Amino acid sequence: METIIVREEPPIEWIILNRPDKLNSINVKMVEEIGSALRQNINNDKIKVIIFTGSGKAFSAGADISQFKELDPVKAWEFATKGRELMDYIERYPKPTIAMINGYALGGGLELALSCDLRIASQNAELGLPEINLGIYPGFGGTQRLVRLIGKGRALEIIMLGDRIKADYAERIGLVNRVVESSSLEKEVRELALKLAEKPQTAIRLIKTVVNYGNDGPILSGLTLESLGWGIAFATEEEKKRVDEFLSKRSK
Ligand SMILES: C=C(C)C(=O)SCCNC(=O)CCNC(=O)[C@H](O)C(C)(C)COP(=O)(O)OP(=O)(O)OC[C@H]1O[C@@H](n2cnc3c(N)ncnc32)[C@H](O)[C@@H]1OP(=O)(O)O
Repeated sequence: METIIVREEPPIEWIILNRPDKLNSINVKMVEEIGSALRQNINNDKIKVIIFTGSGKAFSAGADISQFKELDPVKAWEFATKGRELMDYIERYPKPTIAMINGYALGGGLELALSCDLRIASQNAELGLPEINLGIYPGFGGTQRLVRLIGKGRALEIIMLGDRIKADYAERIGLVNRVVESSSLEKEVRELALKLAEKPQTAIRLIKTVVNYGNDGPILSGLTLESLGWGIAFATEEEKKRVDEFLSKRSK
């Protein structure tokens, strides 16, 4: 891989964006390589959680602006589609995903983090969607995912002003799940990943499916999907084992 480092540390797979001298900005090659790393382990049961992070001082400063000069409107559309489809794939990936935000998470970098299930930021992280300052707007799903995550008013403020926000404020508005000291970021994220890896994996996968596919349409469709998935969880050995364990402890 040219633009990322993939570190398999079962049950964790680390995907480390690795263009530190360009603040891990996302070019076409990186989009392709992240997609291929994810496809590679989709059926590998030893890998239970994916952690995205960046090398150096940034998570990612967004799409690679140096490629923008070559883009005519059709190529720009194609580039945005390619990036956005990767984010869609990450969001719907059957294993839990965590963005370990170790520094700047801007533009497409924040959009990548928004596609993950959980976002943990270091205290010195700065987040934002600064595309407006280039005369454009977020193109990897940010206009949709940010609104759904933190609500329209705050999302519009972030997208229209393009300011960078500090990690503590990001936590207050629900943009990140948690902020931790920079020195303990990796340790805390690893612990969180290991905790997720201990959970029943089919139920985790069902949760992701029901939450991701159930929230975009009419509520009755989402609720129906919830019931269906709930029923399917009863087909798993994990459910039988864990319910038996719970009941047998109490009948003693
Ligand atoms: C999905 C979409 C549409 C998008 O993401 S559009 C892009 C949105 N992102 C941005 O606008 C952020 C652009 N970057 C910045 O504003 C500044 O780099 C920051 C993040 C504030 C950091 O500033 P500094 O610490 O002063 O670092 P700076 O010197 O700017 O960056 C270091 C290197 O990374 C490069 N770099 C930073 N962000 C980049 C980006 N998004 N694309 C390409 N190169 C980038 C920068 O050009 C410089 O390279 P070089 O040393 O060869 O000149």
